Amino acid sequence: MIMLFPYALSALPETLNTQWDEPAFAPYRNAFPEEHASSKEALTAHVQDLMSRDVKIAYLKSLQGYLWQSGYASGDLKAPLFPDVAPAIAAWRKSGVQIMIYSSGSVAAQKLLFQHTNGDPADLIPEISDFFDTVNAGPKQDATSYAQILAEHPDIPAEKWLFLSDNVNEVKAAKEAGMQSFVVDRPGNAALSVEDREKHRVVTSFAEI
Ligand SMILES: CSCCC(=O)C(=O)COP(=O)(O)O
Repeated sequence: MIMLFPYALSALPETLNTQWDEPAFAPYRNAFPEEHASSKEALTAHVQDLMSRDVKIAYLKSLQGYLWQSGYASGDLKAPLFPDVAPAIAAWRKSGVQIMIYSSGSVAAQKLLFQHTNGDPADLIPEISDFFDTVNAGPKQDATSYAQILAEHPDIPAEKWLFLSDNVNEVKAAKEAGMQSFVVDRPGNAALSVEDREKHRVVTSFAEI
């Protein structure tokens, strides 16, 4: 299985060599700070540095989405979902629950991901009613971002929302804005402290919700 971040890094050199001066690539290149967009080498070094530190900055997330497009289109990339995710989404939708995504990945990248999952059906876009990222909502560890999402859906009271995340700081921020929020503890995630487990509900599968 090809992973998203390595795919983006592997697609970068050819994209830069073939599209550096193309108008279609200009918005992605021009979004980078000038000193990093001055040459292919500078941009490559900056992207490698940001990705090695998993920096969730909008101009990187936008470029990643662009780089993933060809992988999804060719079938080389598929978004791997935990086996409990698609059945839970189907059950929640059946009972009238709205599903929305809030990720540091750009909205364009989110849409590609949920359109090309390893599930059956692979395309989960019809199940999802809205998408938020750091541009249209804000940073995921800021309570104001969750307030912004709530403001976009004034018909749904804050306490009716359930925000799921593997990041305790995001869970704290969502709760501060009045949402319910659980930590989803998946294999490979950062270890949770005893205090985190006391303060927040922790689930290991969507089937527990
Ligand atoms: C949905 S696009 C791929 C995920 C991504 O780029 C990312 O940074 C994940 O961030 P999240 O806030 O969803 O943990």
